[in-house]
Amino acid sequence: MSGPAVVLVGPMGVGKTTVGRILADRLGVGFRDTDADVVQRAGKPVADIFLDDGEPHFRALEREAVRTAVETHAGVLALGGGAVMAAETRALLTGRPVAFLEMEVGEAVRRVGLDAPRPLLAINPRQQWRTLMEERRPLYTEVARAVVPTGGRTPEQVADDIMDALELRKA
Ligand SMILES: Nc1ncnc2c1ncn2[C@@H]1O[C@H](COP(=O)(O)OP(=O)(O)O)[C@@H](O)[C@H]1O
Ligand SMILES: O=C(O)C1=C[C@@H](OP(=O)(O)O)[C@@H](O)[C@H](O)C1
Ligand SMILES: [Mg+2]
Repeated sequence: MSGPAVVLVGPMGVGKTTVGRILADRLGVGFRDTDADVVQRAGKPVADIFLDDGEPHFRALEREAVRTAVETHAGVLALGGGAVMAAETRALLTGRPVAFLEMEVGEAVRRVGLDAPRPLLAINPRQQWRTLMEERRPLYTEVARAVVPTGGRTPEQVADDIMDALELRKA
């Protein structure tokens, strides 16, 4: 199956973007992030899309960005944390090298806190994060070929763990 060498999924702040860049470097391939594609397409930051146009519009742009990237990008692909909520997106990920990056709520709040670019965590981040994870954990698990814990690991170590878990060194 052609398509991305690795797809990273998982909650906001787990390190998909940070680790994805490192992993792409190690593998000598390109890096792509669906959030960046959506921002470019909309011509404004994620928080402004949510505010001006609403979450459903953001999700529509995100579904399209994921479809295009899965079809055309051969390197490392990081998805936005909520992309797996779309059944269409989960179907596109079937049979692909998908890694679910995991962490605990305390770590999540330390990493992203009240980060303005993540509008879904703007109010009561700890409770919001828990609620989102309850909804999404089964979806991350459903699409994942490998589950990679990130707590207490540096982004470089996580990149290594993904390569081991997906057996990318042998590829
Ligand atoms: N393994 C890690 N340990 C500590 N901090 C991390 C780790 N991975 C990412 N971070 C930090 O957490 C924040 C969110 O990372 P980011 O890559 O934007 O996550 P995501 O794309 O999954 O939302 C950034 O400030 C980043 O530097
Ligand atoms: O989990 C989510 O619903 C979201 C995650 C964000 O991406 P990251 O997971 O890269 O932070 C971004 O797509 C948007 O703020 C919504
Ligand atoms: Mg990201």
